[in-house]
Amino acid sequence: MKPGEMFAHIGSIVASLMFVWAMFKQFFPYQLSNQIEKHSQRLVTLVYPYIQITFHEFTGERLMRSEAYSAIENYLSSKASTQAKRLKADIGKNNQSLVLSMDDHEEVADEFNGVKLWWAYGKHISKSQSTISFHHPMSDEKRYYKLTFHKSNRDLILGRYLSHVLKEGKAIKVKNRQRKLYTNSGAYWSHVVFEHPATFQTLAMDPKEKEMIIDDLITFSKAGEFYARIGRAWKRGYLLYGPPGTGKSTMIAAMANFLGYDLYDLELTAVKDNTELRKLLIETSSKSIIVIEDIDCSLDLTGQRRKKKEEVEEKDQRQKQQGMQEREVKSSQVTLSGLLNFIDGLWSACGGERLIVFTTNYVEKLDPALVRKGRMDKHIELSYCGYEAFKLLARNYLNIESHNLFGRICELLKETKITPAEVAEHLMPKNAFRDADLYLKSLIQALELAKEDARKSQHDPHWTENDSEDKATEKSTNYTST
Ligand SMILES: Nc1ncnc2c1ncn2[C@@H]1O[C@H](COP(=O)(O)OP(=O)(O)OP(=O)(O)O)[C@@H](O)[C@H]1O
Repeated sequence: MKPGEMFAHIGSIVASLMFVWAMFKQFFPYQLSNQIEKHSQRLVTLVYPYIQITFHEFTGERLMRSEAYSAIENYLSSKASTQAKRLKADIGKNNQSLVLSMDDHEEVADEFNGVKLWWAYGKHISKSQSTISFHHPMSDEKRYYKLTFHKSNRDLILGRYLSHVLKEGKAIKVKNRQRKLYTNSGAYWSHVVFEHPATFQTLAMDPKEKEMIIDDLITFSKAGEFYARIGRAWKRGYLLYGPPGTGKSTMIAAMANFLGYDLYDLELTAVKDNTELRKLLIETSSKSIIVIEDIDCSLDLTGQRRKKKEEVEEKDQRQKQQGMQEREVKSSQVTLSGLLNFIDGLWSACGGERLIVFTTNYVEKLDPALVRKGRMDKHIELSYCGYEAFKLLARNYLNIESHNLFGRICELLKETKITPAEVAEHLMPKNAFRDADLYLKSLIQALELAKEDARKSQHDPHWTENDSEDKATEKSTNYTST
């Protein structure tokens, strides 16, 4: 017999004795019955020195699912899979893994600070069929977890152990939940399931820099108590900058996957004004990353500051004359100060951990007020592909650690600017034959071509200026037209 079962057995014997005593108590003189009660209590604690706590699945008048119950369920799931002989299995909310839990009347042991305790899972079947719960289809089944521990450990278990169980259980729940990608149309969020496969392992960048970012994220995600102690909102701002195709969006997806956060992709050009912006941001949930991509294109936040009202009106007028609908030409009235007010002030009122990430291809064009240190806590540059980043891409795309063409590629990468996206394009399998030679040679060709272009542009600086300007305009037009 397992310890929990044994103690439950003793418990029911003691309960029966108490019942018999209650019946016969009236036949004893008061003084005597008082003495008997006192000593029997001592005896009970001697015979059964264990305490039991029951956590029911549904609580309160409205039979809401108990948060403690679901945290315990998550907490025990890993212990159940290693200890219990009878398990129940279900598909997790992330649709990717099986979640195991104890079957009826199973028991698992746990240990905390050297103290042993037992968890049992059970259910009562209610005799009355009239109990109707709108929250649970099997309304007459009342499930519960029962915790048994020695009375000498009462303080430890009721204090530190239970809060450890709840904290761990909630963390497991967050990890296993189905994560969401929110996008806004106007002032409303809609969402789809977020299943981007990017991870820090697949992100090609300088390994030391990557390690620093991972450390920073870990520190942030564990710093809840610290932020509470210093009286600051649990938030962190990142500015990711670098040329197109260097992996800014990929890094954001990797961050979300690493932390297990939801993503809010905020399209600022679709937000009418600061009031709508505030509404959207307040609606974001804890454990999320709010992303504003291409901040330089989304708002007129550039070094030249906001365009004068007349200029905007003039532009709108021009567009109207060209036959466009008023709805289409209306510019967003979200202002830099509206955005900064939220980052600095209002956000502090929303509890929970949030990251806000801005991306830009042109960091030098941003208003200094936005990129000031303290406002954006971390500036991360994503740059052209270096040799280490290339090796990671080759490992991921071609499954090779080394090759005799690596030397040449290393040399060319030092002399040429090529984005990881372009490198990835050359390594992407084009047919069934994964001949590394072929892909690496195509990359070398592209690098040599880029080197030649760079050499030409050095002799003709005018050409470069026009070219980069064209690219910049193209980017900005693309963004506003979407
Ligand atoms: N550092 C990288 N590591 C791995 N893959 C990358 C990296 N950079 C780019 N890629 C690949 O190139 C594609 C485009 O990259 P991504 O959209 O992340 O770049 P970006 O910097 O956000 O570009 P943009 O500024 O145009 O939005 C990605 O789908 C990814 O496959």
